[in-house]
Amino acid sequence: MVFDPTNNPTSQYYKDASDLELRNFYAAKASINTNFTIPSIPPTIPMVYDDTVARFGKNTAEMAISHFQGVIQSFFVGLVGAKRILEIGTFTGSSAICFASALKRNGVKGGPDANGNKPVICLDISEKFAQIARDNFKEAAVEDFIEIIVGDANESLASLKGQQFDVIFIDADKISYTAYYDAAIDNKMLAKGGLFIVDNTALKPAIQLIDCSVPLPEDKLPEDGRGDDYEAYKYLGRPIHEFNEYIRQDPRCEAIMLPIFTGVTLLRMLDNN
Ligand SMILES: C[S@@+](CC[C@H](N)C(=O)[O-])C[C@H]1O[C@@H](n2cnc3c(N)ncnc32)[C@H](O)[C@@H]1O
Repeated sequence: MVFDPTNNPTSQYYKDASDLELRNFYAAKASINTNFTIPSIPPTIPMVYDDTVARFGKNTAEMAISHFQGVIQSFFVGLVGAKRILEIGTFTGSSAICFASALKRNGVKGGPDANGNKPVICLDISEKFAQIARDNFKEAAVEDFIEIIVGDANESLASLKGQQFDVIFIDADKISYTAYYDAAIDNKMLAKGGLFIVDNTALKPAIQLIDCSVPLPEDKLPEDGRGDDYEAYKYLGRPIHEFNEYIRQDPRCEAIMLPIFTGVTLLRMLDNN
């Protein structure tokens, strides 16, 4: 069930919702003060979602972060005092708009810096999504804060070598999560005190691999029979699980997975890395 913290639930919602759903709803309500008046979440965010649903349907629109996730991520941008953000996977722009607005609260000004770079750099492979995102940035009055590099993020990341970011948000194709993380670390792209936010790290196909001691099967679904979609497992579950295992064993970092939405991992580098 999708909950919308801008609307009050019906009595039917209360009747049908699980405790977890009700808790999510209550937490969202408690965190978003009346109707998006907190400065970090611009009022255009619900409109971006509605427009995305109208263009691509509800299933595809679900790729965007929810309003409440935008609030939470904005909080972390404030917490680390971020000045520059790298987003890998932008879609129609919801998360980028939240990031830009949170940077404004940190006192960051729009426009290119001395090196010609705007405060938020977004990477997306799709020119179609990028164009819609640019329009949404204008609508939210954050176009001076965000630039999009269109192309495979694996290549775009290499072109950004030498730049540093206080927050790196990984939310593109799941198969490349480990490669994105490695590229960012190898190129020293996370500034000291910075934070990785990694989305969808507990997607259902990854949870199928809950027993971390079982070797990952190459050609069959996990034997518990819970999986009904081998493609989802192979291209989402398996690479996400491998990423989770990779960072769990990485002595350079400290990471925690928050069991919210479809799993959000927060990761920081330890001091000597
Ligand atoms: C989950 S969506 C991002 C959602 C976005 N953060 C938001 O909140 O609206 C994933 C995006 O990653 C992009 N993508 C997929 N593969 C990619 C790749 N290899 N390089 C760059 N972007 C990619 C897709 O085009 C899609 O827009």
